[in-house]
Amino acid sequence: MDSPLQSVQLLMLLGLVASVMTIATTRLMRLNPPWLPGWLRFAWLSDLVLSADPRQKALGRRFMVGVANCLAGVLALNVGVVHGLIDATACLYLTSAALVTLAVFYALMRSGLNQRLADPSMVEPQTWVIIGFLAWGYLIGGPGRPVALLLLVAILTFTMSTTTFPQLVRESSLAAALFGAVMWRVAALEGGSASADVMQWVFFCVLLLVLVTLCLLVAQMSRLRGEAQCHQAELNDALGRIRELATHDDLTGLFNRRHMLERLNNEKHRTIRSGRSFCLAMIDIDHFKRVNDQFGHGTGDQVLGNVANTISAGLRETDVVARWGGEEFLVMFTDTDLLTAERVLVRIQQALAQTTVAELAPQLRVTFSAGVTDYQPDEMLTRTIDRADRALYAAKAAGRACVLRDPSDLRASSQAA
Ligand SMILES: Nc1nc2c(ncn2[C@@H]2O[C@H](COP(=O)(O)OP(=O)(O)OP(=O)(O)O)[C@@H](O)[C@H]2O)c(=O)[nH]1
Repeated sequence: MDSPLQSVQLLMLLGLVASVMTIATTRLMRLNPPWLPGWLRFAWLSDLVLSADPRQKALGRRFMVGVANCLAGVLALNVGVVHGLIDATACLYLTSAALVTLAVFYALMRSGLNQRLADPSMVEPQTWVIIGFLAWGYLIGGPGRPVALLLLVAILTFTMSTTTFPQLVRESSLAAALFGAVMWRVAALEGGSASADVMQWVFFCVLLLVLVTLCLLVAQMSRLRGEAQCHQAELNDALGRIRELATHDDLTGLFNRRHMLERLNNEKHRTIRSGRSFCLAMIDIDHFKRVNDQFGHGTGDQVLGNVANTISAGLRETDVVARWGGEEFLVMFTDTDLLTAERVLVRIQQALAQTTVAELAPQLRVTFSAGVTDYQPDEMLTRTIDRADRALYAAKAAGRACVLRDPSDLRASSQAA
């Protein structure tokens, strides 16, 4: 055993220990057990060896499994050399080539250059290279050749969870071609004896069987993955629809009463923290029964939708409007004083006067009455809503198409219309 070879073997051993330690420590860090002292969670080591970026770290962890696999194969060869079973020079070439290749992949990964590639995980090129080295190892591996076959199956099985069927077919084809060639060469090198031929044929047929089985398994996994993704998409759609139904009114698309109460509660708590208040306005379309009676419920529905749109369009993004009842809407003006809320409502009334609210009755115009009030610190929301409701009734009583404050409001009541 010459000394450069000894150094390479020592390096191999250190490399293997380092990669196993890295996998173990990054795994430990992922589990992040609360009982482990902070300095022992190895976050710093995994940041140093892989990357601080979680996406790169995940790729690095997968890469380290490949590294460990590759180093195990190279180590096995070097053990064979130590015991005089494998040609030392051939092993040195393979070991050096494998180390350089691993270093190149590691440099790509650690520098982040892999992110510029179409597939930043580089799984396919790595697998191709590993298959090449394993075939090379098989060629020079002497009695330890089956180790290369075992490692080949291990690496292909490891990539199964992420690989696609076409990818695995490509990798399997490469493996079959390279191993077929080296097996043929090994049979020739071993003197072309009948038993050597038979053994290589047996190995090759078993390898083909394993590769086909893996491909079938991946095809099945891909199908299951596709079905699971489909179900997930359907579930997400259904969830979105349920959320929409739970929070929105079907006819107008505005928030429904339940969701509005939630928003009001949130705003109430925000008000307590920030000290800034909000206003509420109860809006009711005037003489809406007449619209229904005269034009039918279909047109009535259309009018409701168009009034809802006009109100929404006239509000700020931070304001919230909901369909409170049949032809009633509740508006929450956040961080707004009474006077401003009244002005906004009057502006919306003016916009509505210009709006065609029913396609079949283009001349039809509707008006609304509104009662407005502001939230008083610490009061129950129902009280604020009641005040807005009372103000609405006052507006109806005052002849409709106007905006009024709650009559019991001691502050000056101003009719903004
Ligand atoms: N088309 C339609 N009509 C509705 C809907 N919800 C409630 N209404 C109708 O709205 C009308 C409300 O009538 P009233 O409560 O008498 O009020 P109004 O006719 O608007 O009179 P004032 O409010 O006093 O100006 C009723 O005819 C309800 O049937 C709905 O979703 N679609």
